[in-house]
Amino acid sequence: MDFDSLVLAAATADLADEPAARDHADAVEFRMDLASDPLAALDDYDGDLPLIATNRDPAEGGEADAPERERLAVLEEASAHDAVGAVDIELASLRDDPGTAAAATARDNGARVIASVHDFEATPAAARLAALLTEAADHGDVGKAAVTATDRDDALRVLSATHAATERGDRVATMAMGEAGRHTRAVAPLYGSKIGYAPVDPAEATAPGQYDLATLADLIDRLGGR
Ligand SMILES: O=C1C[C@@](O)(C(=O)O)C[C@@H](O)[C@@H]1O
Repeated sequence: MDFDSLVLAAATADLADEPAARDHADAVEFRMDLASDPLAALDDYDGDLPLIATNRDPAEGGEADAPERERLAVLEEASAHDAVGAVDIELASLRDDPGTAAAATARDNGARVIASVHDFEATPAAARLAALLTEAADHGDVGKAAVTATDRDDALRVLSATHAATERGDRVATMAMGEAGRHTRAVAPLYGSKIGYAPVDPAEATAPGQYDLATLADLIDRLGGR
């Protein structure tokens, strides 16, 4: 998984979704924080699609119920699996140990690092959004910002920041969560966003405003986003 072109990820807590995702997705995002025995599920995984391992911090919208060090240790362990092509680590964790150590272990294991930032309240002002993307792209092989749009200005700011970061040579992934930002999930790849997320089943969405996988794949393909 090199993220030089768009990776459309089927986001799920259940790796049994993988066969249904194959037709449309390039990868599966395994939300370990939402799964009941994620390391056992990884051991049993024999699907075709590469995995992005995510063990999301509750401070960023996840449900990982463990102290920081243990939460990140799960990702380190996950990265040792051949199927895991990338781990997602929050930018807030990557600024210090144990996050930097977890990223180094993941890289030693051959996995890429997605440095992520989430804002479930708002879309930051343009300068702040640009700074976050720059910092995230610095720490990760991809810098990701998932923010919340409440109007079209917010959505435009996300697209514009994506375009500017890509023009600067930063590898980024962006999406505006929520209804007002929904279309950015289809359009951001045209401005350089390198990862899209969608659930196989819309009832199992992992973030507000997601399209189901088949719909997002179709929209992106029709728009020429991959
Ligand atoms: O960070 C992201 C992006 C996301 O929040 C989204 O808005 O699609 C979905 C999450 O599963 C993923 O980890």
